[in-house]
Formats: sequence, structure tokens, C-alpha cells
Amino acid sequence: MSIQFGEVVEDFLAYIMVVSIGILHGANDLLILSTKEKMDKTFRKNLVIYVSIIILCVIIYLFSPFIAILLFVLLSSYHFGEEHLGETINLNFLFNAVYFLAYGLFIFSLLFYQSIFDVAEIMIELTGATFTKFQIETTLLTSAVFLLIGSLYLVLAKKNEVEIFVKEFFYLLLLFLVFKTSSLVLGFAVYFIFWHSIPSIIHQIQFISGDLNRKNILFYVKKAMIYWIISIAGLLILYQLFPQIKLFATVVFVILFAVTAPHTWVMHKMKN
Ligand SMILES: CC1=C(/C=C/C(C)=C/C=C/C(C)=C/C=C/C=C(C)/C=C/C=C(C)/C=C/C2=C(C)CCCC2(C)C)C(C)(C)CCC1
Repeated sequence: MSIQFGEVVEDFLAYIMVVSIGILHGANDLLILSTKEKMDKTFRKNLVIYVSIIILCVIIYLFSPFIAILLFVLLSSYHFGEEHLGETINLNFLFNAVYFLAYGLFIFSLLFYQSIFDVAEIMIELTGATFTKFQIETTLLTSAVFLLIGSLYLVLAKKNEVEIFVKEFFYLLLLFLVFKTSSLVLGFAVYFIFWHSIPSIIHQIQFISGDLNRKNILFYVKKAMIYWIISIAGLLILYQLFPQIKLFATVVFVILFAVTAPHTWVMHKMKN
């Protein structure tokens, strides 16, 4: 009973974090595109591209939910890696892409490995199938090998200092402890908010306004508000429209699934 109560509180906290800061961190994507292109006229074109990518993701999901979620995990892995390591690792396009992908896949497989039954529950609601223990273990091991070889190469080729990888190793150890001791949704939320969304919001504010200060933070939040409200409305409508969806987590991941591809595109453009 106490474990269940603990999980309810943990999940509640996680949803608050994801729905507030998590969704917010993507809500200024159109402003970032306009800032990058320095032309107001491109706003409508960017909006059409952004919404078309969302529609394309939904179509892929309707044709094959499992393939769609698999692509979602792969793209998210790359995106998490690029956001976290983009300023540290810069060798060439192929090396960076593989390293970022391996980093994200390692995080996801570590999380899934710790909560295999909860992952199965959400995956079955989303797709009717789930990842097997063997698939998760193989991904965990393969991504770890890629990360290790890639990091060794960067150190031996004198591209990066060894201290960077030692620090990252301790971060991963910390994440392992977080994933082991919390529910699936809270574990995901801790990574998504503290490792990904908050650093990303800081980079975005610096990109849009130059400095990180109170005025620029308020400007960022004000500009994001309308898109944040539309996304939250979408989430609530979806939850009401499909009463067969039992888990709130499923609806949250559907929303994240829909916005991840256009958001990854914008963030990639911002950084390159
Ligand atoms: C601008 C705009 C807008 C908005 C937008 C936004 C708001 C965005 C956001 C964005 C975002 C916010 C992003 C995010 C991202 C996320 C991610 C990247 C995640 C990932 C995750 C995953 C991959 C998961 C997985 C899993 C788990 C963890 C468990 C269970 C199972 C599964 C597999 C599901 C709109 C639409 C209104 C309109 C138009 C314009």
C-alpha cells in the first residue's frame, strides 16, 4: 500500500514536471526558427512545415504503431545526445550522429531495463506489443560499447579531455541510481527535465535574447504561452476522446511523440 501510495505521488510529481517545464521547452520552436532566419515572413511557412511533420508522424503511427514508437525512441535518443553533448563532441557528422544516438539509446535502455514491466504496460497500450528483455539488454550493451570506443578514440586522438568522460560517467551512475529507486515515469521525468529541458531552455534563451536574465526568461515564457496552452488542450482532449486509454502516461507519451520530430528538426537547425 505504501509503495503504491509512493508511486502515485511520484507519478503526480513527474506529470507536473513534464507538462510544465517539459512541454514549455519546445513551445518556442517557431520563434527560434524566425530568429535563425531573421525574417518574419517565414513564420507561416515554418508553421506549415512544423504541423505537416506532426501530421506525418500521426500517419506513420496509424499505419504501424510499433514502427512509429521505435522511430520515436531512435529520434529522441539522437536528440537527447545532441542536446547534452553537442557543445562538447564535434568530430564529424557521422561520428557525432552515432555517438549522440548511442548516448540516448544507453539512457533509454538503462531506464527500460529498470522498469521493464511498466514499460510493457505503456507500450501495449500504445502499440499492442512491447520490447523484449533481450532487445533491451542488447541495446544497453551495444550502446555502452559504442560510447566506450568513441570516448577512448576522442581521448587518444586528443580531441577531448579525459575529465569530460569521467564527469559523464558519474552522471550516468547517478542516473542509474535515480532510475533504480524511482517509478518509470518519475525516472524519465528527472532525466527529461533536469538533464534535457532546463539546459535546453537556457540555450534557447541565450539564442533568442543573448543573455540569461529575469527579463529574457519572462519574454521566453510569455512568447511560449499560446503554444503551451494549445498542447495542454490537445493532451486533455485526447484523454477525453479515447476513454479506452487507461494510463495517463500513455497520453503524455503520445503528445511527446507528436511534437518530438518537428522539435528535433528546429533544435538541429538552431545548433547548425
Ligand atoms: C510550436 C507549435 C506547437 C507547439 C509545440 C510544442 C509545445 C513543442 C514541444 C516539444 C516537446 C515537449 C518535445 C519533447 C520531446 C520529448 C522527447 C524526445 C521524449 C521522448 C520520450 C520517449 C522516447 C519515451 C519512451 C518511452 C518511455 C520512457 C516509457 C514507456 C515506453 C516509451 C517507449 C513510450 C503546436 C503543436 C501547438 C502548434 C504548432 C506550432
